[in-house]
Formats: sequence, structure tokens, C-alpha cells
Amino acid sequence: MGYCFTDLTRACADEWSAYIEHDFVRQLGQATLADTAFRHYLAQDYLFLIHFARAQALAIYKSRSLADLRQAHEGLKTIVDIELGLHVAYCREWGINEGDLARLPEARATLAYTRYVLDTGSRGDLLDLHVALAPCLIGYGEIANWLNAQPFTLRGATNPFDAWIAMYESDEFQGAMTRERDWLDARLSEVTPQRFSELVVIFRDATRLEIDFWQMGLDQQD
Ligand SMILES: Cc1ncc(C[n+]2csc(CCO)c2C)c(N)n1
Repeated sequence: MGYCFTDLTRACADEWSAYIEHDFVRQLGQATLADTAFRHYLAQDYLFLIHFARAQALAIYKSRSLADLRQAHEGLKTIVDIELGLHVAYCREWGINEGDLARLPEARATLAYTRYVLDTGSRGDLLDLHVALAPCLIGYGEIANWLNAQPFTLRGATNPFDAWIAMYESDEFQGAMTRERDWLDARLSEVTPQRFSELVVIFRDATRLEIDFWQMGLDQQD
């Protein structure tokens, strides 16, 4: 007993590094990523964010304490009132308009990942849902930090993907990541070894689906 978030990444070290250091991420850092691959990813990420909002609504439903209810409510407000609007505006800068987004067919990797998270949360409890969302909520902050530590990463106007890195390295985003990690550390400190091994399966599966999401972007798969 006495687990923490890092025990999850340690239990899936290969999958975690394959996700954080994926070729899509490297090419984004090196500014060598094809525009078409980034556009495909951005458009599918719009659909991902819609389902992420549904997952926050599910977190509200699964909350048993006022503190958890408030936290999930804040998450839902942030994604619906702020982040989806920012994402739509960012897509427009890349030449994808709202009509394109509304008509977008959902790629299989998007379908698999988002429905996996929602199903895990539906059949399980709030901790299952948070663990399924952890690669998303904590991974992107780690990716920005990993990119900033790589000598090949280009920052500033020479990198067309600089704004993407800037978003996830921001104090605001890194603060949300730390809060999520603290929440998980507190919950994981109380679970039994058997429960922890169930959570490892969820964390590994969600991480594998994040890897597939990058690959979908890179290969522009539908
Ligand atoms: C496939 C995919 N995985 C993770 C994120 C990152 N992300 C999505 S919602 C959210 C919380 C509110 O910002 C975060 C960090 C993404 N955009 N796309």
C-alpha cells in the first residue's frame, strides 16, 4: 500500500516513454512535422475535446463528495467555456473552420480512445475515470517539459508549432497538471495492491490509446 502517480508510470515505463517521446512529438519539437499531419491531429483533437467534456460531466455524476463535485464542475466549465473556444480559434489559424469541424468524420483512434475513457468511467468509480484521464491530463504537461529539455527542440517564431508547446508549458496548465497529480497521489495512497493492479491496466490501456492517437496524426489515418 501507499502508492502514488509515479508508480503508475513506473509500472508502464515502456508505454509511457513511447507516448511522451513519440515521433509526432519529436517532429513537432524539431519543426519537421508535416502541416497536413498537424492539421489532421488538430481536427481530431476537437472531437477528442468534445468527448473529454462528456467525461468531465461523467466525473460530476460519479462524484460522492462536494470537493470532488466542485472539481469536476470546474473541469467541465473550463473545457466547455474556455478551452473548446480556444481550440476552435487555433484550428482556424491552421485553416480549419468551424464548419469543417462540425462535419468531421471521427477517426478510429479517436473513437477507440474517447469511448474507452467513457466506458471505464461508466463501469467504474471516480478513481477509475481519473486514471483513464491521467495520460491526457498529466501526459501533455510532461510532453511540453520533455520537449523543452531536448536540444533539438526549436522555440520561437522559427517553429510553426511553438504555440502548441507554449500552451502546455504555461503556468496555468502546469498548475492543473500538479493538482491532478496531487489528487491521484492522495487516492492512490489508500488502495490495496489488487486495486492498484486493476488501475495499472487502465493506465496502460489509456497510454496505448494516446500512442495510437499520435500515430493516427502522423499517418493521417481515418
Ligand atoms: C489526444 C489528447 N490527449 C490529451 C490532450 C490534452 N488535454 C485534453 S483536455 C485537457 C484538459 C483541459 O485542458 C488536456 C490537458 C489532448 N488535447 N488531446
